[in-house]
Amino acid sequence: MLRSCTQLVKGLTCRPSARCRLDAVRSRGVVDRISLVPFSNASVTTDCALPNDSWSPDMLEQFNKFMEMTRDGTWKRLPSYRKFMEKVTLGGKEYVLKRAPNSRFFMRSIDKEGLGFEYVMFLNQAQKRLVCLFQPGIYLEGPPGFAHGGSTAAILDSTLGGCAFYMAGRIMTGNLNINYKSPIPLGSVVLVESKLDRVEGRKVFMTGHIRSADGQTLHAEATGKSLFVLSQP
Ligand SMILES: CCCCCCCCCCCC(=O)SCCNC(=O)CCNC(=O)[C@H](O)C(C)(C)COP(=O)(O)OP(=O)(O)OC[C@H]1O[C@@H](n2cnc3c(N)ncnc32)[C@H](O)[C@@H]1OP(=O)(O)O
Repeated sequence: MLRSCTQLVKGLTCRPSARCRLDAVRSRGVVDRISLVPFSNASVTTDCALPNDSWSPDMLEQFNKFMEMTRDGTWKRLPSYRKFMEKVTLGGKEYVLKRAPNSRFFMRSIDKEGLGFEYVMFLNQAQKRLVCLFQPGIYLEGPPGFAHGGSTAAILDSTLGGCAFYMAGRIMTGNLNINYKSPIPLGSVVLVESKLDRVEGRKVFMTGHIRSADGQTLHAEATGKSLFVLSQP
Protein backbone atom coordinates (compact mmCIF):
# COMPACT_ATOMS: atom_id res chain seq x y z
CA MET A 1 0.00 0.00 0.00
CA LEU A 2 1.11 3.53 -0.56
CA ARG A 3 1.09 4.30 3.15
CA SER A 4 4.18 2.19 3.53
CA CYS A 5 5.78 3.15 0.23
CA THR A 6 9.06 4.96 0.65
CA GLN A 7 10.19 5.22 -2.97
CA LEU A 8 9.99 8.73 -4.34
CA VAL A 9 11.04 10.22 -7.65
CA LYS A 10 11.83 13.92 -7.86
CA GLY A 11 11.44 16.52 -10.55
CA LEU A 12 8.02 15.98 -12.07
CA THR A 13 5.32 18.53 -12.64
CA CYS A 14 2.21 18.44 -10.50
CA ARG A 15 -1.16 20.12 -10.93
CA PRO A 16 -2.98 21.45 -7.83
CA SER A 17 -5.26 18.97 -6.14
CA ALA A 18 -6.51 17.93 -2.72
CA ARG A 19 -4.39 18.37 0.39
CA CYS A 20 -3.01 15.26 1.95
CA ARG A 21 -0.63 13.77 4.48
CA LEU A 22 1.41 10.66 3.75
CA ASP A 23 3.16 8.51 6.30
CA ALA A 24 5.77 7.64 3.71
CA VAL A 25 7.00 11.20 3.47
CA ARG A 26 6.21 12.35 7.00
CA SER A 27 9.86 12.67 7.94
CA ARG A 28 10.49 14.96 4.98
CA GLY A 29 7.76 17.50 5.75
CA VAL A 30 4.15 18.23 4.86
CA VAL A 31 2.58 17.25 1.56
CA ASP A 32 1.00 20.28 -0.07
CA ARG A 33 -0.71 18.82 -3.11
CA ILE A 34 -1.53 15.50 -4.72
CA SER A 35 -2.78 14.49 -8.17
CA LEU A 36 -3.43 11.28 -10.11
CA VAL A 37 -1.87 10.74 -13.55
CA PRO A 38 -1.48 7.67 -15.78
CA PHE A 39 1.73 5.69 -15.93
CA SER A 40 3.80 6.61 -18.97
CA ASN A 41 3.64 3.02 -20.20
CA ALA A 42 1.66 2.41 -23.36
CA SER A 43 -0.15 -0.64 -21.98
CA VAL A 44 -1.74 1.26 -19.13
CA THR A 45 -2.24 4.83 -20.34
CA THR A 46 -5.59 4.22 -22.04
CA ASP A 47 -8.38 6.23 -20.49
CA CYS A 48 -10.88 3.47 -19.62
CA ALA A 49 -13.66 5.92 -18.75
CA LEU A 50 -14.63 6.48 -22.37
CA PRO A 51 -17.20 4.58 -24.49
CA ASN A 52 -16.14 1.25 -25.96
CA ASP A 53 -17.92 -1.48 -27.94
CA SER A 54 -19.11 -3.25 -24.80
CA TRP A 55 -21.20 -0.31 -23.65
CA SER A 56 -24.93 -0.86 -24.00
CA PRO A 57 -27.21 1.79 -25.54
CA ASP A 58 -28.41 2.58 -21.99
CA MET A 59 -24.84 3.15 -20.83
CA LEU A 60 -24.15 5.40 -23.82
CA GLU A 61 -27.36 7.33 -23.21
CA GLN A 62 -26.42 8.01 -19.58
CA PHE A 63 -22.86 8.89 -20.60
CA ASN A 64 -24.08 11.40 -23.17
CA LYS A 65 -26.47 12.90 -20.63
CA PHE A 66 -23.66 13.49 -18.15
CA MET A 67 -21.26 14.71 -20.84
CA GLU A 68 -23.87 17.31 -21.72
CA MET A 69 -23.80 18.45 -18.09
CA THR A 70 -20.01 18.87 -18.24
CA ARG A 71 -20.39 21.60 -20.87
CA ASP A 72 -20.94 24.43 -18.38
CA GLY A 73 -18.22 23.10 -16.06
CA THR A 74 -20.49 22.06 -13.16
CA TRP A 75 -19.72 18.38 -13.78
CA LYS A 76 -16.37 16.93 -14.74
CA ARG A 77 -15.67 13.51 -16.22
CA LEU A 78 -12.83 11.76 -14.39
CA PRO A 79 -10.37 9.86 -16.57
CA SER A 80 -9.50 6.39 -15.28
CA TYR A 81 -6.45 4.19 -15.85
CA ARG A 82 -5.31 0.61 -15.27
CA LYS A 83 -2.44 2.02 -13.31
CA PHE A 84 -1.87 5.55 -12.12
CA MET A 85 0.85 7.48 -10.37
CA GLU A 86 0.25 9.82 -7.48
CA LYS A 87 2.24 13.02 -7.74
CA VAL A 88 2.73 15.00 -4.58
CA THR A 89 4.26 18.38 -3.86
CA LEU A 90 6.23 18.49 -0.67
CA GLY A 91 8.07 21.55 0.57
CA GLY A 92 8.04 22.99 -2.95
CA LYS A 93 9.50 19.82 -4.51
CA GLU A 94 7.55 17.37 -6.61
CA TYR A 95 7.60 13.61 -6.17
CA VAL A 96 5.97 10.51 -7.61
CA LEU A 97 4.91 7.72 -5.27
CA LYS A 98 5.92 4.46 -6.89
CA ARG A 99 3.72 1.38 -7.05
CA ALA A 100 4.74 -2.26 -7.26
CA PRO A 101 6.05 -3.31 -10.69
CA ASN A 102 3.34 -4.81 -12.90
CA SER A 103 0.62 -3.89 -10.42
CA ARG A 104 -2.83 -2.91 -11.64
CA PHE A 105 -5.60 -0.78 -10.20
CA PHE A 106 -8.07 -3.40 -8.94
CA MET A 107 -11.13 -1.84 -10.58
CA ARG A 108 -9.39 -1.90 -14.01
CA SER A 109 -7.56 -5.18 -13.70
CA ILE A 110 -9.49 -7.08 -16.41
CA ASP A 111 -8.11 -6.18 -19.82
CA LYS A 112 -10.99 -7.24 -22.02
CA GLU A 113 -13.62 -4.55 -22.25
CA GLY A 114 -17.05 -5.26 -20.82
CA LEU A 115 -16.22 -8.35 -18.75
CA GLY A 116 -15.51 -6.70 -15.42
CA PHE A 117 -16.09 -3.23 -14.00
CA GLU A 118 -17.20 -0.99 -16.86
CA TYR A 119 -17.67 2.46 -15.39
CA VAL A 120 -17.18 6.19 -15.68
CA MET A 121 -17.29 8.77 -12.89
CA PHE A 122 -18.46 12.38 -12.93
CA LEU A 123 -17.57 14.87 -10.20
CA ASN A 124 -19.61 17.88 -9.10
CA GLN A 125 -17.22 19.82 -6.87
CA ALA A 126 -19.76 22.46 -5.78
CA GLN A 127 -22.32 19.88 -4.68
CA LYS A 128 -19.64 17.59 -3.21
CA ARG A 129 -21.05 14.72 -5.25
CA LEU A 130 -19.58 11.99 -7.38
CA VAL A 131 -21.76 9.88 -9.68
CA CYS A 132 -20.57 6.66 -11.27
CA LEU A 133 -22.25 5.02 -14.27
CA PHE A 134 -21.64 1.32 -13.82
CA GLN A 135 -22.27 -1.62 -16.14
CA PRO A 136 -21.25 -4.88 -14.38
CA GLY A 137 -19.80 -7.51 -16.71
CA ILE A 138 -20.18 -11.29 -16.63
CA TYR A 139 -16.93 -11.84 -14.70
CA LEU A 140 -18.59 -10.16 -11.72
CA GLU A 141 -21.26 -12.81 -11.38
CA GLY A 142 -22.44 -13.85 -7.93
CA PRO A 143 -25.99 -15.25 -7.90
CA PRO A 144 -26.80 -16.52 -11.42
CA GLY A 145 -27.23 -13.50 -13.69
CA PHE A 146 -26.50 -10.94 -10.98
CA ALA A 147 -23.51 -9.02 -9.67
CA HIS A 148 -21.53 -10.46 -6.77
CA GLY A 149 -22.04 -8.48 -3.54
CA GLY A 150 -18.29 -7.92 -3.31
CA SER A 151 -18.29 -6.20 -6.69
CA THR A 152 -21.14 -4.00 -5.50
CA ALA A 153 -19.10 -3.14 -2.40
CA ALA A 154 -16.07 -2.41 -4.59
CA ILE A 155 -17.89 0.05 -6.82
CA LEU A 156 -19.44 1.73 -3.76
CA ASP A 157 -16.05 1.90 -2.04
CA SER A 158 -14.47 3.41 -5.14
CA THR A 159 -17.25 5.94 -5.68
CA LEU A 160 -17.52 7.05 -2.05
CA GLY A 161 -13.73 6.85 -1.67
CA GLY A 162 -13.18 8.77 -4.91
CA CYS A 163 -15.55 11.49 -3.75
CA ALA A 164 -13.82 11.67 -0.34
CA PHE A 165 -10.44 11.84 -2.11
CA TYR A 166 -11.40 14.69 -4.42
CA MET A 167 -13.25 16.63 -1.72
CA ALA A 168 -11.02 16.09 1.31
CA GLY A 169 -7.64 14.55 0.46
CA ARG A 170 -5.88 11.22 0.52
CA ILE A 171 -7.98 8.68 2.42
CA MET A 172 -8.23 5.05 3.46
CA THR A 173 -11.57 3.33 3.93
CA GLY A 174 -12.15 2.85 7.65
CA ASN A 175 -15.72 1.63 7.56
CA LEU A 176 -18.23 0.90 4.82
CA ASN A 177 -21.81 -0.08 5.67
CA ILE A 178 -23.96 -1.46 2.89
CA ASN A 179 -27.60 -2.51 2.77
CA TYR A 180 -28.24 -4.64 -0.29
CA LYS A 181 -31.81 -3.98 -1.42
CA SER A 182 -32.19 -5.58 -4.83
CA PRO A 183 -29.75 -7.64 -6.95
CA ILE A 184 -28.04 -5.90 -9.87
CA PRO A 185 -28.51 -7.72 -13.20
CA LEU A 186 -25.25 -8.30 -15.09
CA GLY A 187 -25.05 -6.01 -18.11
CA SER A 188 -27.57 -3.54 -16.73
CA VAL A 189 -26.68 0.09 -16.12
CA VAL A 190 -26.84 1.54 -12.65
CA LEU A 191 -26.03 4.93 -11.15
CA VAL A 192 -23.81 4.90 -8.09
CA GLU A 193 -24.22 8.18 -6.21
CA SER A 194 -22.00 9.49 -3.44
CA LYS A 195 -22.01 12.64 -1.38
CA LEU A 196 -19.72 14.11 1.21
CA ASP A 197 -21.71 14.48 4.44
CA ARG A 198 -19.20 16.10 6.73
CA VAL A 199 -15.57 16.14 7.82
CA GLU A 200 -14.67 15.85 11.51
CA GLY A 201 -10.94 16.12 12.02
CA ARG A 202 -9.50 13.24 9.98
CA LYS A 203 -12.87 11.53 9.62
CA VAL A 204 -14.67 11.96 6.33
CA PHE A 205 -18.31 10.81 6.42
CA MET A 206 -19.95 9.77 3.18
CA THR A 207 -23.34 8.54 2.03
CA GLY A 208 -24.25 6.79 -1.18
CA HIS A 209 -26.63 4.53 -3.00
CA ILE A 210 -27.05 2.56 -6.21
CA ARG A 211 -30.15 2.91 -8.38
CA SER A 212 -31.11 1.52 -11.75
CA ALA A 213 -30.62 3.99 -14.60
CA ASP A 214 -34.38 4.58 -14.84
CA GLY A 215 -34.43 5.42 -11.13
CA GLN A 216 -37.11 2.81 -10.39
CA THR A 217 -35.03 0.30 -8.44
CA LEU A 218 -32.93 0.92 -5.35
CA HIS A 219 -30.16 -1.70 -5.46
CA ALA A 220 -28.03 -0.73 -2.47
CA GLU A 221 -27.45 1.95 0.13
CA ALA A 222 -24.24 2.94 1.88
CA THR A 223 -25.29 4.39 5.19
CA GLY A 224 -24.28 7.66 6.78
CA LYS A 225 -21.73 5.88 8.95
CA SER A 226 -19.48 5.09 5.99
CA LEU A 227 -16.16 6.50 7.08
CA PHE A 228 -12.95 7.36 5.29
CA VAL A 229 -9.93 8.43 7.30
CA LEU A 230 -7.49 11.02 6.02
CA SER A 231 -3.90 9.75 5.95
CA GLN A 232 -2.08 10.60 9.14
CA PRO A 233 -0.17 13.90 9.42
C1 LIG B 1 -11.84 8.37 -8.80
C2 LIG B 1 -10.83 7.48 -8.28
C3 LIG B 1 -9.71 8.21 -7.59
C4 LIG B 1 -8.80 7.31 -6.93
C5 LIG B 1 -9.14 7.24 -5.49
C6 LIG B 1 -9.23 5.84 -5.12
C7 LIG B 1 -10.40 5.61 -4.20
C8 LIG B 1 -10.48 4.18 -3.90
C9 LIG B 1 -11.04 3.96 -2.54
C10 LIG B 1 -10.67 2.61 -2.08
C11 LIG B 1 -9.98 2.75 -0.79
C12 LIG B 1 -9.59 1.45 -0.21
O1 LIG B 1 -9.97 0.42 -0.65
S1 LIG B 1 -8.57 1.54 1.11
C13 LIG B 1 -8.25 -0.13 1.48
C14 LIG B 1 -9.17 -0.70 2.52
N1 LIG B 1 -8.91 -0.03 3.80
C15 LIG B 1 -7.90 -0.38 4.55
O2 LIG B 1 -7.12 -1.29 4.27
C16 LIG B 1 -7.73 0.45 5.82
C17 LIG B 1 -7.16 -0.35 6.96
N2 LIG B 1 -7.23 0.48 8.18
C18 LIG B 1 -6.28 1.40 8.41
O3 LIG B 1 -5.26 1.52 7.67
C19 LIG B 1 -6.46 2.26 9.62
O4 LIG B 1 -7.26 1.58 10.58
C20 LIG B 1 -7.12 3.62 9.28
C21 LIG B 1 -6.23 4.38 8.26
C22 LIG B 1 -8.53 3.46 8.69
C23 LIG B 1 -7.23 4.43 10.57
O5 LIG B 1 -6.02 4.30 11.28
P1 LIG B 1 -5.26 5.54 11.91
O6 LIG B 1 -4.73 6.41 10.82
O7 LIG B 1 -4.28 4.99 12.91
O8 LIG B 1 -6.37 6.36 12.63
P2 LIG B 1 -7.10 6.11 14.03
O9 LIG B 1 -6.38 6.95 15.04
O10 LIG B 1 -7.28 4.66 14.30
O11 LIG B 1 -8.54 6.71 13.72
C24 LIG B 1 -8.71 8.09 13.39
C25 LIG B 1 -10.14 8.44 13.76
O12 LIG B 1 -11.03 7.63 12.96
C26 LIG B 1 -11.84 6.79 13.79
N3 LIG B 1 -11.96 5.47 13.17
C27 LIG B 1 -11.00 4.75 12.58
N4 LIG B 1 -11.50 3.61 12.08
C28 LIG B 1 -12.81 3.61 12.37
C29 LIG B 1 -13.89 2.71 12.12
N5 LIG B 1 -13.72 1.57 11.46
N6 LIG B 1 -15.12 3.06 12.55
C30 LIG B 1 -15.33 4.23 13.21
N7 LIG B 1 -14.35 5.11 13.46
C31 LIG B 1 -13.10 4.81 13.07
C32 LIG B 1 -11.09 6.70 15.11
O13 LIG B 1 -11.97 6.44 16.19
C33 LIG B 1 -10.49 8.10 15.20
O14 LIG B 1 -11.50 9.00 15.61
P3 LIG B 1 -11.23 10.20 16.63
O15 LIG B 1 -10.65 9.59 17.86
O16 LIG B 1 -10.26 11.09 15.91
O17 LIG B 1 -12.56 10.82 16.84
